[in-house]
Amino acid sequence: MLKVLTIAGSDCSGGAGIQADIKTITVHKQYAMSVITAVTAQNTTGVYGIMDVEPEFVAKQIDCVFCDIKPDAVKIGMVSNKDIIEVIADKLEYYKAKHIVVDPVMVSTSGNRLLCKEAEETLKTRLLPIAELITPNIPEASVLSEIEISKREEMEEAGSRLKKWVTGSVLIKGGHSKEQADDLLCWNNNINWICGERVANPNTHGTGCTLSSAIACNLAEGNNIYESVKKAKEYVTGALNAKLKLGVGSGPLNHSYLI
Ligand SMILES: Nc1ncnc2c1ncn2[C@@H]1O[C@H](COP(=O)(O)OP(=O)(O)OP(=O)(O)O)[C@@H](O)[C@H]1O
Ligand SMILES: Cc1ncc(COP(=O)(O)O)c(N)n1
Repeated sequence: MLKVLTIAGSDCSGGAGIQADIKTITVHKQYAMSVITAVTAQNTTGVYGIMDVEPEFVAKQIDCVFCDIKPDAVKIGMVSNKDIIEVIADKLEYYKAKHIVVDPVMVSTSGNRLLCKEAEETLKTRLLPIAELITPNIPEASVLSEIEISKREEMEEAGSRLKKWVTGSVLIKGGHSKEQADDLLCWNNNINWICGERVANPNTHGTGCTLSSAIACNLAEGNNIYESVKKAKEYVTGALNAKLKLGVGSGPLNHSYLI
């Protein structure tokens, strides 16, 4: 059985973070492992508290995973501070982790900061370079590329700029765009639009977490970046289409549609 590790924050309401990742990996019939970087108190209406895990304890969790059940792919989500980012980068380099997908989570859908402003530079210099693929949404791609994005041409410009300084590939997710839900993939020397219907569903909590963990599963299976992203996008579209109405705010996806 293929094994996928998620390194991310816990969402007690089950829609995003570690919980979304474990559901996604399980539906992909793979074995899920988790290293928790922070415990959040949140639900469909917002994030009400964040308790970071001590960096040494993040390191200890990574050691326990890699010394025993070595993952075939790793997804990294919410990492709130510099010290946690440093230990994750050190450990993944040490263990020569394969197929690393980094979702550079900065702010939740509900508008709360999940990464401290001071840690943005460390995310850029330590985590993005070890990724096979990074998956910023439009606001994150704007911060990282320093390009204001409001239309497709600007997504392309930001993608090309990011591709120049990350070693791996770049996927700019289009969920925040006003038009289609099309994502832009810059890989090798290719730029491809991964197009998808915009599902009329306000319950999009955890779409980014779900997409990145599905990509990690597809890479673990041996698919190339393009195929991995395409299949993962289909998974997210299916989970949005299988509408679930939970909570009073922006609710979670329905992962059970394939079971
Ligand atoms: N309404 C929608 N219909 C179809 N696909 C969508 C919709 N909203 C988001 N997506 C897709 O979901 C994936 C995640 O994109 P999005 O831009 O929402 O990321 P994100 O902001 O990181 O997600 P999150 O809400 O978890 O923070 C992308 O593939 C995007 O195209
Ligand atoms: C632990 C954790 N990780 C990631 C997100 C981002 O997801 P969203 O933008 O859908 O709130 C989140 N809210 N919580």
